[in-house]
Amino acid sequence: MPTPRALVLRAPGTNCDAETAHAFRLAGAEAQSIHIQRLLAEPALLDACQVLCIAGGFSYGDDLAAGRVLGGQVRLRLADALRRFRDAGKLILGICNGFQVLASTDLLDLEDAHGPLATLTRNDSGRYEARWVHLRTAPSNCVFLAGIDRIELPVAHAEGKFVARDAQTLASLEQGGRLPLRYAAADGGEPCYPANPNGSPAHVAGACDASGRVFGLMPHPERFVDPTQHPEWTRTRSDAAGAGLALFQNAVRYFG
Ligand SMILES: NC(=O)CC[C@H](N)C(=O)O
Repeated sequence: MPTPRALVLRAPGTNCDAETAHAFRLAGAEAQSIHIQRLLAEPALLDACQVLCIAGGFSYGDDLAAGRVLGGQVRLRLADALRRFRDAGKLILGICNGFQVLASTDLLDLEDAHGPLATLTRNDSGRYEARWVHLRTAPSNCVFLAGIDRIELPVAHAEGKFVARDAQTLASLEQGGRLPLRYAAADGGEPCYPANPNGSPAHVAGACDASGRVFGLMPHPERFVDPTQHPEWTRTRSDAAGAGLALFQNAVRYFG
């Protein structure tokens, strides 16, 4: 298979597309940032790509709610193209604001005949939370998390609390391997705030669709692709790659 190609979607207010494209390139993909208007004008541009990533930031200024306006555009005008993209065995990743966008579409399989199964809402703290967090994975078929057990990444969001419709829905998503990324405490105990930065029940930090090929997460893997990005680096002087790079490498390897 030739080098996989990633499209990194941006809208007015997106601010993580350049570093996300950089992360894909470091992982061995070809990557290009693309404006939503360009993709709306020519959805067939997806045909030449294997990965679509919706990047983080403040699309449309978080108006109405974070990710809601871009989510509406994706849902109303790209739904068929993206369903075909997913069903062709390709990958979709939503990072932070991109997760909020995905959560307002049906691409994560988070809705049924009665409406959404879950949503992302304001952090319990009522504030924007920007900090490094510990994460653990739960068993799943999520392509992006293959081989990852624990990982440290930064979060930066105001609306990251993952709330399911009810306790039974949350339990069935958990049991179905659909909530594969969770906030964790550094010492392995219960992750109270700020280890769980937003108050998500079950400490949910990411969700994937049934196929494992569509994944949204609140933490920012693209902000830890180089060891010097870790706040402890001046002490550890680690020369291991930034742990977030593994998610992008998993995407590339999937097409290997
Ligand atoms: N870093 C981000 O993508 C932030 C997402 C969104 N603007 C929020 O604050 O919740």
